[in-house]
Amino acid sequence: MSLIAGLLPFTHEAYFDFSCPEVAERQREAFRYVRQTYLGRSFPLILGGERVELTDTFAVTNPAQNAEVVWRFPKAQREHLERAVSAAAEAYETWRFSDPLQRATILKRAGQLLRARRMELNAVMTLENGKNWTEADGEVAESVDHFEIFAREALKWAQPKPVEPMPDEHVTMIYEPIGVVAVISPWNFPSAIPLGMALGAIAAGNTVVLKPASEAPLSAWLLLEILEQAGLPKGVVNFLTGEDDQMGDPLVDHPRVRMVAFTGSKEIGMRIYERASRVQPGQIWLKRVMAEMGGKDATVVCADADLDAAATGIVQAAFGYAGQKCSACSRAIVEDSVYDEVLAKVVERAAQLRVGPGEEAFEVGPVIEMRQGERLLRAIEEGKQQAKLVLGGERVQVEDCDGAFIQPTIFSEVPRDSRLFREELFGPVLAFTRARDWQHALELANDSEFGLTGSFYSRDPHKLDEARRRFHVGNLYLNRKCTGALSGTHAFGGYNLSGTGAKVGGPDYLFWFLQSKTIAQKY
Ligand SMILES: NC(=O)c1ccc[n+]([C@@H]2O[C@H](COP(=O)([O-])OP(=O)(O)OC[C@H]3O[C@@H](n4cnc5c(N)ncnc54)[C@H](O)[C@@H]3O)[C@@H](O)[C@H]2O)c1
Ligand SMILES: N[C@@H](CCC=O)C(=O)O
Repeated sequence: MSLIAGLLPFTHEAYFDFSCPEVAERQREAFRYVRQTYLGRSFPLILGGERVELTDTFAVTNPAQNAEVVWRFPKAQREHLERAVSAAAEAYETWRFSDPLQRATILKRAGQLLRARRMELNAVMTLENGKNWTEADGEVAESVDHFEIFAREALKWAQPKPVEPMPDEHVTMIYEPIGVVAVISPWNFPSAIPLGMALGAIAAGNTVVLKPASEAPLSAWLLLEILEQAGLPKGVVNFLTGEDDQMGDPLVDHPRVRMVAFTGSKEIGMRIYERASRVQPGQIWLKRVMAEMGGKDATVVCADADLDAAATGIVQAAFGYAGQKCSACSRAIVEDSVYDEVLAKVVERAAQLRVGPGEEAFEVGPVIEMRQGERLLRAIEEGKQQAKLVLGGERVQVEDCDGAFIQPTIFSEVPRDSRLFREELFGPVLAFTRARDWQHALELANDSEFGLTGSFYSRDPHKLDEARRRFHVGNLYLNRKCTGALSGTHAFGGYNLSGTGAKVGGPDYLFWFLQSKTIAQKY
């Protein structure tokens, strides 16, 4: 009997309605709790289930208040990396044979535990990566969904695939895990992204060494705590933090690592892809690499589209979390005949966004750190030589905050050969480009080394069909914004240099973490 037959239909975790005063008060209370409980604390590594404290630590700071150290994490050394990989390799010998139903049970239980702590994790995320309440809540809700979706996937992939029968043999094709997976994640989705990659690995029966981004490690640390409370055996996920030169290349190069699951920048993803291709002394496999990277995502607006809906979608996707999403709309490509009208609508909406700390639920929060703020301001200055600045472009001094707050910024008449059009800037900067007609708009949208998300607005079924066929992205959204993929529904991952095309939250994702074995037994 199929193991998945007994499951209730899946439903996505509902978001909190912060417009309700009681709900908002509970979120404020969660901030007070997190500040009281975690502020100033030093968190340990987790190696083979053991908490390992180090005196050498680094500070995690609040992006809204750079002077505020919220918590600290250890600077692990090579010996800790060795311990993490050994613990994962040892745990693999048991976990690989664990019953998928038991794996699924642990994940489902962890989902319930996270559900009860959602507001706490929202507050942690805001304090370490600057998301506002709604953005943090969206991501923590996605993490709850991941637990449920990956539990289901564990059961689904436990079933053998049918093959053509033989008269004198019993033949099956089954799926087996592959080994120790190094999971390396970015700061901008510090919960759902490390969790998605780690759950992909463990749901399939692998074990993990998790190295989160140093800017925001507590969101992932707490998920591991939750997984342990749900019954995850020691060593199945090991947690390492530290400097990139100690924890980056050495982890990728390690001969006992079977796979690297990475999400982050194109530069680091390409470096990992190349390094992992070298077979190290003692290594007896070719490493598998999943590298999900950046985007330069476009929204195309056709003349026949609902222009108000398009303008709203563009603003949400360009300036949500200050544009710091791989899926963010950073290019609006609009048909000439409605270009000025759409630009005016977008500028009007964007100008109303309030800039300030995520903890106080402002719409546009700080960028992750001062250096990134300075990088953005330089790109904006350069952009002024290539295009017309129509909104923003400056740093905002927010009262009592020293973080890097950048105004929602819009350039118009951005040429296709400019940096504004081509480079992922990863901030609240939107480039408007004029297209002769809708076909030209599609051509411009596809003129990118990336291919992650894209939106296309039109009322014409023929144009929508053409967009389905020709818009070269992994996640295409028709008549809606290009951010906000939901686990289990919008399998997420891109084309071209946006990555290896693994689609997290989708029906094929677990296959990345599995190998198939054919077994033929003569009767
Ligand atoms: N495609 C996606 O699904 C997706 C999702 C989120 C973010 N992103 C991308 O991530 C980027 C932002 O995140 P970031 O700034 O944290 O990215 P990053 O590449 O700088 O860092 C990502 C991770 O790699 C680690 N790292 C650094 N050097 C390393 C090395 N030599 N070897 C191994 N690991 C190393 C970092 O410590 C971090 O944990 C953006 O480009 C964004 O588009 C992509
Ligand atoms: N999955 C997220 C983006 C993650 C990248 O930063 C979205 O769909 O908006």
